Order: sequence, then C-alpha cells, then structure tokens
Amino acid sequence: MTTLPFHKYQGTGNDFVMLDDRARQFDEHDHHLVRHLCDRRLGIGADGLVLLRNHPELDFEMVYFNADGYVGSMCGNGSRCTVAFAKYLGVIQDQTRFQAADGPHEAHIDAEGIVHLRMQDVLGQQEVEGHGVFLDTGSPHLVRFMPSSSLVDLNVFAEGRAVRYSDLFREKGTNVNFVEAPVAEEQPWQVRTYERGVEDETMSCGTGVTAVALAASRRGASSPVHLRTRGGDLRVAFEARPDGSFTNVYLIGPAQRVYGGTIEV
Ligand SMILES: N[C@H](CCC[C@H](N)C(=O)O)C(=O)O
Repeated sequence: MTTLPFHKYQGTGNDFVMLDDRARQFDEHDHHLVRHLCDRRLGIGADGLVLLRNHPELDFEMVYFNADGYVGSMCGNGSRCTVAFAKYLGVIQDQTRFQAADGPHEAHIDAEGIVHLRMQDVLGQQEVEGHGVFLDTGSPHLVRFMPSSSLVDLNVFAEGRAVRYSDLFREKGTNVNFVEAPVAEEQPWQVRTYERGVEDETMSCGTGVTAVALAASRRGASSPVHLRTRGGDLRVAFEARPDGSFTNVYLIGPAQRVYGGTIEV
C-alpha cells in the first residue's frame, strides 16, 4: 500500500481527479489503477483523470484519461480544470501555453476566475445520414438537433449508446450530443452529452459544447454562443472562415477545485 495525494476538480459538473505528476511517478499504462481512482464506489470517483506533467517547451503537459482507464482525446472541461490546477500549484499565473492530446493550447484565467481556453481550429463538419452532424473538436462528436422540449425526458444513456455502438461508430467510438435550440434569442442552447470512454451521460462536455456551438452557427447562432449543460453554462466564441472551417475557437467557463486528499492504493 502506498498513499497517493490527489485533488478533485469540476468544470460545469464534469469532474476529474487531478494528480501532480511533475516527478513522473505515475505509470500511465496502469489502466486498472486509473479506472479504480475514477470509480465512484471503490475509489475517489470522477469522469476522468488528469496527470499534470512537465513539458520541455510549454508550461506543462496534460495527460487525460477517461473513466475507463484509457488515455482519451482532447478534454475541454478537463483542460480548464488543469489550467486552474496549474495555477493552484504555482506552475502558472493567469496566462499559459500547455500541451494536450491534440496539440498545444493557449488559455487565460480572467478576473472572475473564468478560464478561456483556445481550442484547435476545426476543419469542418459533415452530415451523417440518419444521425446528425459530425465534428472533430479534438475529440469526435456527433451533434443531433432535437425538437423543442424533448431533451428533458430524453434517455441520453440509451440513445447515446445506440449511436456510439452503431456500425458506423463502433470501432473508434464517438461522443454524442443532443441539442435543443433556444426559443428566444437571449436564451442558451441546451445540451446533453453521452461520453465515449465514460460510456454514460456526463453533466457536461467541453469539446461537446464546442462542437454544438459550431454546428449551431450553421443554424443561425452567432459567436459567442451560450450553452447550458446539466452542470452549468458555457460560452464558445469563434470565427467562421468562408471555407467552412473555424478559427479562434474559445471554450469559456468555470473550473473549480472541490477538495484534496490522499487515497491508499
Ligand atoms: N469530457 C470531455 C470530453 C472528453 C472526450 C472523451 N470522452 C473521449 O472521447 O475521449 C470534455 O469536456 O471535452
């Protein structure tokens, strides 16, 4: 038995175990341990786990795992939390450049503590017959626009799973976002997400709302798009290019340290 110190963070209800791994002691191939730490009954409990590591050129590197114990692709909420964690550790102040799964990212923390995270440019979006719109915002996302008032009672677990394990997506998997457009202009777009790697609905998904905002821009939404998840509100700002791609994409929202402790492993 050894004692492992950890920190628990959440960003709009998407929660993460954060480990300060600057000394590089954590074995990233230990899927069983990652899964155990994310287990809500036997471990700490989280949608994912992040290792904060040193990086040779940038301020730090973020290594993100889904709750299934395996390295995931880009995680937007987890990135905002990692930026807040880096500040908590004194690794950065309010401005940073760091490495994530899909490449380098810039971020800053504003006077209200809100994290503005620059995402990679998004090349485009593609209609998937019978399913919705597919975008890669660092992670794969299917966006399905739903009729008004249908989201509240939707079985996101069952509906999301059906898409994620459909013949089209089974092999690589996809995250699945269900969206309701606002009924009045000043209201937010509502989003519920089934996450690959968690294989369940989460309270919020950062790369997911980013995908939703860019897909919504094709349906009249203009930057910044306001989005409401079950865990809180996020904003996505962007510039649409004439060729259908997007640049200057920012995911903007809170990131909070909930508690810290140690766990016997
Ligand atoms: N919750 C994450 C999404 C992680 C993507 C992950 N579920 C995968 O497909 O590897 C976010 O806030 O962007």
